[in-house]
Amino acid sequence: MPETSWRLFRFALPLRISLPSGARVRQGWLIQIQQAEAVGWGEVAPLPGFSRETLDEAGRILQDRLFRLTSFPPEITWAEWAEAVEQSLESVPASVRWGVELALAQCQAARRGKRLDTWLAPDPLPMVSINALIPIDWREHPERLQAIRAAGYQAVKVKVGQHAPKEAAQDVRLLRNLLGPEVELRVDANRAWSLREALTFAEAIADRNVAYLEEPLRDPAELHDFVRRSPVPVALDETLAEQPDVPLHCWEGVAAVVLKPALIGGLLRAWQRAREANALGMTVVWSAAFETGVGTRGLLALAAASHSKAAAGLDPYHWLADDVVYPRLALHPATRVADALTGPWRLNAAVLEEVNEHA
Ligand SMILES: O=C(O)CCC(=O)C1=CC=C[C@@H](O)[C@@H]1C(=O)O
Ligand SMILES: [Mg+2]
Repeated sequence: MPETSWRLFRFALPLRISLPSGARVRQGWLIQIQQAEAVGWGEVAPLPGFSRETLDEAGRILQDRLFRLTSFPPEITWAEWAEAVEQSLESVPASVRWGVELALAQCQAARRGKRLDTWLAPDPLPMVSINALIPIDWREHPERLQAIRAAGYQAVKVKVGQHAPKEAAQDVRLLRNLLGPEVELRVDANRAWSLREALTFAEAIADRNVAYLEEPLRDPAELHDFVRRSPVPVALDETLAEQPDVPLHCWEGVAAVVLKPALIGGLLRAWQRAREANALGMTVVWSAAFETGVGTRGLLALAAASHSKAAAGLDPYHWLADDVVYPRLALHPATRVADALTGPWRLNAAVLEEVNEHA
């Protein structure tokens, strides 16, 4: 069994655009795990306002778990590996599972001479498309919308929950006109509205060809009712983090699931969700919780391996003004996976503080 060694860093990255919480710095923990010659990277960065665990709590649990890491024989199958890792990380918060599982999975893939995507699937997609996330203040910054259009994104997502339903519907109608009929338009209300408000909104945009509406309801107990009555397809996001054990077949009529491994229980849980959704014919949308290049590359690998043709929500990466490793990830509206996942990378010492080393 090869020795496992690891390094742990704390990072703080400046942002170009504020997080939903208003923060202008993205903070988290970067881990590097080495087993034999193989190296894996992961990040643990709870998202304020969305994660249940804080940065310090996650850091404490992470350090404790790093000291207990085991390595697995390189010849074991993905299923055997997944079961062992799952057990070893039981009851660990989502962001910690995401980071540790990602680093371990990359190590295991590398020991078999593969990348994460090619280890997860024999025939991953070579290209993954990305949707642009429109900043909340797009009306005051038309140049940002202009830049999204000029870059050639085929799918965009806009937040609407900060407005009353009628005003939000006006926004969506205006955006549809500005974007033209071809671009896929997704909307996200982040649980802002009552059932009545959400239905008012959905009816007002029903003829605008919106791909889906994410999480409209303040009271998630009414979501089944909304799904039955809404003229616009519905996607789950927060619900998946809140109800990790409810099988997706209980959500009949839901069109899409937005999978954020950092919030819904880690890489393995998210991978299971993707398989479940594929089997039910629900659209799988991989999405970021404002990860650095390390986590975003992990998401790209998962999107490719799950064969999801839906544009992945990885645009938050562009909101970071710097990254934990260089070279920076080059994300395009259609990104070639092999280019994005092929290193080598070097640490960006300017944004990292080494916390602990164990060899
Ligand atoms: O899904 C995307 O296109 C990008 C990610 C994204 O929109 C979000 C990430 C994390 C928290 C929220 O701000 C938001 C969401 O609710 O989906
Ligand atoms: Mg959402």
